[in-house]
Amino acid sequence: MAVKGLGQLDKEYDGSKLRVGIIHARWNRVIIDALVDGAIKRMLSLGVKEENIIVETVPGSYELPYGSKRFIDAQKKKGEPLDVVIPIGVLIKGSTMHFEYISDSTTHALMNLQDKVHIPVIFGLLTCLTEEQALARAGIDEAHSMHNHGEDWGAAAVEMATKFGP
Ligand SMILES: O=Nc1c(NC[C@H](O)[C@H](O)[C@H](O)CO)[nH]c(=O)[nH]c1=O
Repeated sequence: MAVKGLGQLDKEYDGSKLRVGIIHARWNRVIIDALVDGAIKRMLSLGVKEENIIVETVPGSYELPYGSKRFIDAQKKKGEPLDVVIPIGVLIKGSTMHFEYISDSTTHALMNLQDKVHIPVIFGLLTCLTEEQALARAGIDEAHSMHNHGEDWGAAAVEMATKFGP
């Protein structure tokens, strides 16, 4: 068994009663779309109904924490509360420290959001040093060398919402 890599689900979860929010940044859109598609595909395979997957977008990864909070609040106000949210962003290192500051602050903000919203917030932020790394983790590099991490996030969302739901 591979030492590093994908943690398999510990059992088959039934996502048929879940309402899942995906909120994604619009930077690096080709990679984002592959990750979102992977998450949706995996959740459908675990029984989540297509009409119960609500997708929202924000300009960039830095907006994911605040956007997620407002997204969760809005769904609650509509009487369609989310059971779990998957923020998705792709940060690719540029020539400045911008990448480090957004990666670190957004990661902490998403982690801490869970204590405010009381639903799982899945960590869907790719923090990559090169575009090639990001393409590989979305499963769309030339060699298709890695699986699509969006699928992992979809599976984690169903497990966390099912196992630790209200
Ligand atoms: O800079 N690179 C990136 C980025 N910058 C924009 C930032 O998230 C935010 O939207 C703006 O600063 C406005 O607040 N956002 C990303 O998702 N990926 C990047 O690689």
